[in-house]
Amino acid sequence: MLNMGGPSTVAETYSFLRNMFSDGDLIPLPLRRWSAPFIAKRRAPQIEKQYEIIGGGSPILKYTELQGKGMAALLDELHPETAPHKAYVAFRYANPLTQATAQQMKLDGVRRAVAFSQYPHYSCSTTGSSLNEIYRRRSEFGNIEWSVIDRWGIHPGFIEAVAQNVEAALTKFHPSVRDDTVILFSAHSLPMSIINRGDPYVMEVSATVSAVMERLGNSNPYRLVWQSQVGPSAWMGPQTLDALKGLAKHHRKQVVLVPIVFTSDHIETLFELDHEYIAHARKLGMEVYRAESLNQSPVFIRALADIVTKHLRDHASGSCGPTSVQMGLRCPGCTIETCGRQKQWFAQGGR
Ligand SMILES: C=CC1=C(C)c2cc3[nH]c(cc4nc(cc5[nH]c(cc1n2)c(C)c5CCC(=O)O)C(CCC(=O)O)=C4C)c(C)c3C=C
Ligand code: FES
Ligand SMILES: [Fe+2]
Repeated sequence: MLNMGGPSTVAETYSFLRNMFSDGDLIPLPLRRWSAPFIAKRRAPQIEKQYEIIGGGSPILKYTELQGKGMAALLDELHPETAPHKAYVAFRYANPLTQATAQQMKLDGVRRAVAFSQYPHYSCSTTGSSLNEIYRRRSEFGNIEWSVIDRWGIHPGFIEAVAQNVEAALTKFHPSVRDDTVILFSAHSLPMSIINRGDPYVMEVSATVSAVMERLGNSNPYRLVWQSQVGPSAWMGPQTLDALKGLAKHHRKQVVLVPIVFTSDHIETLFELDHEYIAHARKLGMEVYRAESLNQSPVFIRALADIVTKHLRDHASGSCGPTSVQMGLRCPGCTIETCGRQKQWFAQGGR
């Protein structure tokens, strides 16, 4: 289960940020070996405070392990041909890091693995970065046959799980205003430089939003907005907070905020949305509720198991290769040679 991870304790914040700023697939910094620790050190105190406020760390490891255990148990039932199944977690910037997971899998003698991205939507800065990291560390994993689940943003089980959480949030509004309540889907933004390279993320997040609205019978007006931009460069907009302020000006004061690109709570739902944006919106006289993150949703855990079952079946029958057709295509503007080699390597089952 591939994801970026988050600091499980406040003390882990600096190393999390340093690992993040050291990742050329996420942030191409000049003189990275020197600038990454410097920027991480400067940023750490502010981010540490945020992790303190949300309870002393990111809950992403707890939820990923819980989702993984639930998924593996369901898989033993749904696809006994490949049982027993075991979920390993490989985070890109926090423990357990890819190298630790590689060692563990080698020690356990794993021979067959599915690299299952926990980002529903593909971005070269997220899933691409995790896959590049596995590729660079391929020898540390031992002799494994690999296949990849790289994106699943319109899987019906995922859409259902999100839709149920939106419905639950809508019930908090008085029936007289419920149908006019605006559904504001909030996704982590991406620098325009990455989007303009041809990154598929924005397109795939949009497809999820359409599918959720379709499932809800297009019952409410909605928008997709973008949060958490970092630094001075241009990022995808409109920004979530600006959108809330704009809606207030237009007297659209009932809003459901829906985190749409991450499958568990993290600093950006618990701090940025809950502490900053919703608090600000309430001061503007708005009535805002946030849809729950997927966290322990049994519908979502079943969706994860269904995604893997279908992948294993298709792979065994030969109706799909080790990777999706879409994963084979590099961004038209890609200049990262590792992307090309990584895609070729996974397409051959990692051999
Ligand atoms: C799909 C989700 C995400 C994308 C795309 C993404 C791109 C991206 N992020 C940064 C920089 C930072 N992100 C930070 C935290 C963070 N990012 C995501 C998700 C995506 N990022 C999450 C869920 C989190 C929080 C992790 C947790 O709490 O568990 C941070 C650290 C916090 C901070 O310093 O503000 C940075 C930095 C870039 C540059 C980028 C695209 C290139
Ligand atoms: S940046 Fe998208 S494939 Fe390399
Ligand atoms: Fe981020």
